[in-house]
Amino acid sequence: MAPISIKSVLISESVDPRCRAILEENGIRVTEKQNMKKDELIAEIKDYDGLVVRSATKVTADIINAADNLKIIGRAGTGVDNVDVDAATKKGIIVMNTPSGNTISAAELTCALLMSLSRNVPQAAMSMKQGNWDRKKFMGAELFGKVLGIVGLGRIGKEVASRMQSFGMRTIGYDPITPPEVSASWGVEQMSLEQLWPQCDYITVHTPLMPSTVGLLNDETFAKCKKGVKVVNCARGGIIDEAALVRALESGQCGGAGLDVFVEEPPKERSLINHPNVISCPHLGASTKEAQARCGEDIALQIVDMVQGKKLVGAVSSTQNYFSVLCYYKTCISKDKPQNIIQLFSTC
Ligand SMILES: NC(=O)C1=CN([C@@H]2O[C@H](COP(=O)(O)OP(=O)(O)OC[C@H]3O[C@@H](n4cnc5c(N)ncnc54)[C@H](O)[C@@H]3O)[C@@H](O)[C@H]2O)C=CC1
Ligand SMILES: O=C(O)C(=O)COP(=O)(O)O
Repeated sequence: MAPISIKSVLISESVDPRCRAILEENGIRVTEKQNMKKDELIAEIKDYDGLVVRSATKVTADIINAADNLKIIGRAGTGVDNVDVDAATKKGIIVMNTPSGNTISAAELTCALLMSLSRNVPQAAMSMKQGNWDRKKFMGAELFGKVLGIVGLGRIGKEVASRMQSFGMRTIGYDPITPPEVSASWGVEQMSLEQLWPQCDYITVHTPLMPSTVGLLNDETFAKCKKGVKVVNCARGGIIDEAALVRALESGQCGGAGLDVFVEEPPKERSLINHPNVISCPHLGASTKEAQARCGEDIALQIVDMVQGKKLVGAVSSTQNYFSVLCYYKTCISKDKPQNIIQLFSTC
């Protein structure tokens, strides 16, 4: 693989300091600038060969089109829905992520939300702070013996399954790519979504955000669920349709929701967050020391590998590292034939 010259990198979000240190140790000039407005980014992006982001920087086509020298967009994390991968690919810019660095953290937060939903922990804690001692109001239900539906059986879905099995939950799931025999080996019985919805006491979604996953849970699918089903979204806002979720909470069709992610972040629309049966976090799935250290280090090392002309190595398992792998190969090998990575993935 021919080395790629990367002399300057802009880090536009709070990324672990190891990222900067590794890049600088390898002779790359690093600028850290947070909370840049879109116009500012458009004006300055031409000065950089590389851009490192997390989820808050929206790397839109107009930013990419202004990026005359950009060779790489490094996502220190998993989801690349904030990057216009298609526009980047057309411009020959490699998009890389660090998909395994925050898996455990996102899985652990998902489990925390499932447990909090079952026992009303945040609401009870808030009530205590207000001086109350209300043991009746916060009566919960055991997770033991309940059915957890996991939609998206990739890295995080798998880790959630094993953790919740230890609480005695039955885990069922759906994934169009992960073979049923593979998920069965981790104790998850796969079935169609039609079969899955009516069986679940809890549903958690762990898919990327892409056209085929927008609104996976909507009015129609909520209606197919058990009355009182509880849902968790630690993946991306919009996989559970927010307006449909409000309606399902209002009618009691949904008994509670644990949300880490929102269509708009931070959300202006407050009806979900203010609902008494909703517990929420400000996109904290990857916000642990460990996950940030891994993601910051991984993205820097991947950039250095490219500068040194090394092949990209990483935790590549089947199609699940698809953004790193396919974007890398697409831009390096079939630069003349850019394809839409999301389409490619959703059809394979
Ligand atoms: N809240 C947070 O801070 C974090 C959120 N995430 C989100 O979690 C998502 C999942 O992450 P990983 O498990 O690492 O990704 P992954 O790529 O390992 O797994 C995603 C799985 O979803 C499956 N999938 C795709 N379309 C589907 C559909 N229509 N129905 C059911 N399954 C479908 C894929 O086949 C794949 O197995 C990321 O894309 C990201 O958006 C990831 C890390 C932290
Ligand atoms: O890695 C992901 O997909 C995440 O959602 C984590 O986002 P963050 O890096 O915390 O902005």
